[in-house]
Amino acid sequence: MEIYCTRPRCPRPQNYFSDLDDHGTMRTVQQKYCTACGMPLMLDGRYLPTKLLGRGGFGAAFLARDRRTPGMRQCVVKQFQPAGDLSPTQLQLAQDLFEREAVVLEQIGRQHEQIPDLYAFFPVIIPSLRAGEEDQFFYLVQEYIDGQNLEEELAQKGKYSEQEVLEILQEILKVLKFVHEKGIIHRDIKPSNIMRHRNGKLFLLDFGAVKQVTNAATSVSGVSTGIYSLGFAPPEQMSGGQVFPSTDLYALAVTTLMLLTGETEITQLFDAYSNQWKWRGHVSVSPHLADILDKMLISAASQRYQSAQEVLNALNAPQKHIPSTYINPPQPSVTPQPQSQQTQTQPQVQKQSLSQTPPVKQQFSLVKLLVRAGFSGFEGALITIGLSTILPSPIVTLVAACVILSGLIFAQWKRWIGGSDLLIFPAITLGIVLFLLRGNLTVGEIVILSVAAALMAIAVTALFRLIYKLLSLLL
Ligand SMILES: Nc1ncnc2c1ncn2[C@@H]1O[C@H](COP(=O)(O)OP(=O)(O)OP(=O)(O)O)[C@@H](O)[C@H]1O
Repeated sequence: MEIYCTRPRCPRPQNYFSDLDDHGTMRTVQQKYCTACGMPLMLDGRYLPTKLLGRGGFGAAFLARDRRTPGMRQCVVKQFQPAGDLSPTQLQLAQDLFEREAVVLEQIGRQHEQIPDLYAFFPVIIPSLRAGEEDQFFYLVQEYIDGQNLEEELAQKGKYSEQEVLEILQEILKVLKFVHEKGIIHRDIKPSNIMRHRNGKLFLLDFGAVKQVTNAATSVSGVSTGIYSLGFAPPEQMSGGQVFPSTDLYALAVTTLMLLTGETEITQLFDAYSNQWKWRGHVSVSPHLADILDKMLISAASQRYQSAQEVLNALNAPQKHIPSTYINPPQPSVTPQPQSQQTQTQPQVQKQSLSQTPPVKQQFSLVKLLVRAGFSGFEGALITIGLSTILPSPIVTLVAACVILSGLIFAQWKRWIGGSDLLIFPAITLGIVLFLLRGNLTVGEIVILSVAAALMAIAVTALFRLIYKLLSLLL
């Protein structure tokens, strides 16, 4: 059986041991050491790495076998290496933080079926390849998800349809809701961290919190590299500031854009000049989804959706188009830069209430409605009186008055007339009517008739408004 040495830069990591081909021997055999660098190969005396899955800035991931389970269960061993030369105190700090974070990961893995279970965590201290020094590594052992991550899936099948991304969004938002409610921010949402099991279930992998911890001890010495993936991280994360639930929502929106457009160099869709995502020309989706994505992608964290639940509500709400001029306010340009010194080691959730999104819809005003009804009644009466003097029959007069009045109501609804127009129009109409009647009716009589019509219009409008209110309460 081949065992993979987990020491970074091991000159010959593949080791072959024929005695391990037998499961009985594998269970009982003593520790094995790398033939090239002397690194212990059976991690914690139990986990046998068989294959390198990937290597990143913070360590590596290996496929492994657990020799203490009856079926030699497959699992993933993740290795983290604190960067830099650490003093014993800093190493101890890193270890304490790692343990604390592992406890959190264990809890969320056990409680949510779409987060891999954490099986074990342990540090390993071994003599370094540099003479007289020691290396310390941290290992997490977790459930192996047998499937493909979305980055691999995208490369294989090409762009996702709107329906496919909606399903992914709904699934991952529910996982994020759970995670955020635990006070944890993932910090590294991207297609390669969303895994689809062969049975179709999606899993959220690779919480950045532990990487943060292995890095935290080094920040004491002023060396910090930050935990984020370029293109997916919003400004607050890139500038080393606080992270929020909306930090993950931003990264999830970028992930969605990548799946929808098939654009693997996702920063190509970001216009640095206007500091906005310019993606709409690259793919056609419903305005409803487009608006939701745009709101998730706003540079200012406080103007995005504040929780995964809010996005879920928006996705499931009746479709409403949010004007894009509102959802993309200009933001100060943020240049990607290394994360600043990070002394906070716990994932942060902003506690104070964040500024709410201003309402898009104009407020309804009952007074304005009644004033407009009064104007229509008053003006309608004047027009009818005026027309009756010049038109031959009462029916023609009534039809003509209704047409003119409808035009006036339409003009009010379109806001072409309003404010002082509501006084100027009746004054002019009254002048014209007096001129046409030439003494048949006095000014007082005309005004009384018009005021009566105005009051009737107000009463009828108020009655309809009341019925509408009652019906909306009942239904
Ligand atoms: N629990 C798991 N089950 C199956 N595959 C996994 C699991 N965790 C990680 N992988 C896969 O292992 C590979 C390496 O993962 P790892 O988290 O080390 O790196 P990454 O996500 O590609 O990069 P980064 O560390 O920069 O986020 C990825 O292809 C990932 O999909």
